[in-house]
Amino acid sequence: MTEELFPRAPREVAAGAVHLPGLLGEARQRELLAACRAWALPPAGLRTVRTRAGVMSVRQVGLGRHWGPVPRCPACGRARAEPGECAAHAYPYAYTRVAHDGDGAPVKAFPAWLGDWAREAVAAAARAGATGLAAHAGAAYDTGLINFYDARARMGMHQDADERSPAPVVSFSLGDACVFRFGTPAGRGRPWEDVELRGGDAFVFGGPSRLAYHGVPRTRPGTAPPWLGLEGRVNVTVRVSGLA
Ligand SMILES: O=C(O)CCC(=O)C(=O)O
Ligand SMILES: [Fe+2]
Repeated sequence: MTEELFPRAPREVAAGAVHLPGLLGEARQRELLAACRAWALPPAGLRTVRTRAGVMSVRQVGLGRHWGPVPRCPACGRARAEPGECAAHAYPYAYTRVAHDGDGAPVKAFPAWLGDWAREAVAAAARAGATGLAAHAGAAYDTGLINFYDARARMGMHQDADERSPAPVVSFSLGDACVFRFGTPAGRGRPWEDVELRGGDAFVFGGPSRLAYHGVPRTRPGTAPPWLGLEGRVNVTVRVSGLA
């Protein structure tokens, strides 16, 4: 029994950033995990990502669009010596329709139901009184990034800045709980708040927090509910790429 003294209610962590505990019930958690397992299979399946900071400990797969370091600068077309490096331009990552830093296969389709779930989360966050989200209730979500965390995986502080759309990012968590560190758009340092995300939780960030730095300094291995049958943590972020 884990009856809590204080129920976890929706909460605006920063302007436009809302934690929605337990938005997904058991049935939806099972459904999303089963879908993630199918999406992780090749072609264009789960892969290890190399960023400027090194090899990510989280493994990732994209839906609708694929995100990753591009071998040519999307701004000037120049080839890069190293993935993610361009002498002239600051944006070494891009969304494409093929797994350009994986097996090169076309990405799997972004399912309409996942867009519905994301809009539902944005509506719940707007109802909770969040700043700047109501205008995005009908956002045309087209991209999903699925991250698989084993017990040692982490994600460093970063901005989700490669989308060409101000639509909020919606994140759904499955399995192990984690510490989700949510900062400000000003930089990767403090101030930040550490929020515990558990399986079934959603987190929406848009409005003034759309470009806030955030990361996952640790997960809590072994906290996934036994009925889910998942060892580790899965996070699904839903976005509007803004690309044709
Ligand atoms: O795993 C999480 O909760 C965050 C994932 C994230 O920030 C991202 O995919 O950009
Ligand atoms: Fe992110």
